[in-house]
Amino acid sequence: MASSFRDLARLFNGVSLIANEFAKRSLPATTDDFQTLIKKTLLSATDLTGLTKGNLRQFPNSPPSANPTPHRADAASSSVVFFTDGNPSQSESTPTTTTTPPIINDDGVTYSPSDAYHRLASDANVCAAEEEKSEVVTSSETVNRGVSGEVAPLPPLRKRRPRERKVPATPFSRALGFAGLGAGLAWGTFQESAKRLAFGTPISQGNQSALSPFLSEKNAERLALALCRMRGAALKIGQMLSIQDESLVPAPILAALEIVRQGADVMPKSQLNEVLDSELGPGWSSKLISFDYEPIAAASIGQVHQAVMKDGMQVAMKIQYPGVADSIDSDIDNVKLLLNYTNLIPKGLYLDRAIKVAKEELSRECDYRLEAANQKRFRDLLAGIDGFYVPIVVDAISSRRVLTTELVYGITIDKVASLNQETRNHIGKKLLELTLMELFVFRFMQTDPNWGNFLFDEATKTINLIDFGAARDYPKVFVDDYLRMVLACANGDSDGVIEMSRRLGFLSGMESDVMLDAHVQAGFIVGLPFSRSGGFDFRSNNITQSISHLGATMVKHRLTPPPDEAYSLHRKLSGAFLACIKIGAVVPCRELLLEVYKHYKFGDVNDILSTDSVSA
Ligand SMILES: Nc1ncnc2c1ncn2[C@@H]1O[C@H](COP(=O)(O)OP(=O)(O)OP(=O)(O)O)[C@@H](O)[C@H]1O
Repeated sequence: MASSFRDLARLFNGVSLIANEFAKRSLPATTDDFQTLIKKTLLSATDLTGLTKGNLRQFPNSPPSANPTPHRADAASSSVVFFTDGNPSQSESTPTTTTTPPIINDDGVTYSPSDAYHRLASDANVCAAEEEKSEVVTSSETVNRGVSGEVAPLPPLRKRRPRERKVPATPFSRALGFAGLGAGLAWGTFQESAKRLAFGTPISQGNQSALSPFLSEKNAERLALALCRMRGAALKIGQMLSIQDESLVPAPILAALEIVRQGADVMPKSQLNEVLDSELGPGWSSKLISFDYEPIAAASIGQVHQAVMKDGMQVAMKIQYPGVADSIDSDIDNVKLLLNYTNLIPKGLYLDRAIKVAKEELSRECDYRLEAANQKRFRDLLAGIDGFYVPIVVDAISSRRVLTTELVYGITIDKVASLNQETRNHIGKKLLELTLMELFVFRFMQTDPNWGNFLFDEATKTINLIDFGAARDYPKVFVDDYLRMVLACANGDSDGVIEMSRRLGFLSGMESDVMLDAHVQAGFIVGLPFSRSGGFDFRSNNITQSISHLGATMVKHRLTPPPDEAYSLHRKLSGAFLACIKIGAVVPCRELLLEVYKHYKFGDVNDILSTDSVSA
């Protein structure tokens, strides 16, 4: 009980700190236009704390990001605008004059109800308005997410109705959003604590977050919905957490985080046009035949629209939400403030170091010119390699905040569980082959393992690869020793694991025996898929669960944070393993590793290594 109150006190402290920060940021604005400020404050506060729900979007099928079926560029789709010499043609769906009174949405944007894009107040939406009371709906559909590959009834999948909400684009409105979130979480924690006081604490799964009243199911949902409204760096972090395994993150929390993986809120047309005009110039449409205002995906830092170019090429235009690039630092600082005051983060996680790396990575991701360069580089590297395709970058319609690429199709990795075992084995093998190739052959890796970034085209058995915002080079010396470490892990060579871990900076050399033992055991578990020939069955071993038990010891006894290279690399490697677990693949991992090793040229061949299994 005392600890619950301590948690609460910390949380309230955190909220007041954020409020303080927010007050500091809002000061210059107060002198400008007090009235506008008050109006905006009220709008943002009510919207971001979830008191208003934004506008419910009407999608013809499922939410846009569930599965990219970006083939709606037909005249029947009312959201498609056709251009004639750069001007919208008669058939497009711009707002028309109407006698119906205009509607003002939660963002303060006025629009006509006859505007097809904003058909939110129409009669058909009466029932939607009723459903609007609940932002998250529970789907009763049976989904196959198990590792066994069999279709099994699971707890109902929680889906979020796509909403249209203006992106909070100023530091002021974003800080306000975090303050609102903090207050909401504090209230949720209070409610959960009171519930536990009355009915007792639910049985924990031996997991810290399950024990905390802060991360109750309700609070997790509150957090997920706020992230979808805020978008930007905070949402990206939520999405990274959402691809964890059930054994690491408690199932109810994971279910709530699934919401953030389904996609963010959609920005209104007016805000979208502002970004397009300022990035590409007002004549941007002259290069297009058509543009679909209904996004095919609303991701963390931008939303993606389908368009057709003058030469007939179908393209995906990723358009960045305004303000997210400039608020990475403050967003992450605010998330950190919230986390600090929940007391959920153990010291050994070296959160500050992880945050520094995350800020650098996200800043790079917000520059789409870098992403375009990464994508072209991968296109060259993978040209001629069977089973992969990287779409073309269209420079003429790209900028720092808009990226246009050839449209590709396919099933996202998390949806391939319904395909037959042979196909799933093929996909698992290709994913691991790609991961090993990126690290040990190209020394250049796309480090965002989001399942939506791999689109499997069943007809051609090709994996279409998208999203190269997070990609980095790895130094040769690092990769040399990393390969030796992987081999030592695969061969059960504890001396090799320790030696390589010291050289790579995972260990300081002063660790206790408890720590060394946990570290080596964790290495062996990760090395398990590579330990035996003949195919590793990812359905039969719960690698992530075994690691999580050791993780607690390592976090407690760790003396040094992992090297900077490790954050993105381990995210990618665990993403590849999790994908194989998710689809239940059997993959000849050892054969793939030995094939890479056979052709690998170590840079420091004269280096004396003390153990056999890691020598060149
Ligand atoms: N070339 C393309 N062809 C088809 N669909 C695409 C293409 N590019 C993007 N998409 C769709 O848009 C979604 C988001 O794109 P992308 O992953 O590049 O954005 P992001 O901002 O990096 O997303 P996130 O932060 O969620 O990783 C993809 O998951 C996919 O559904």
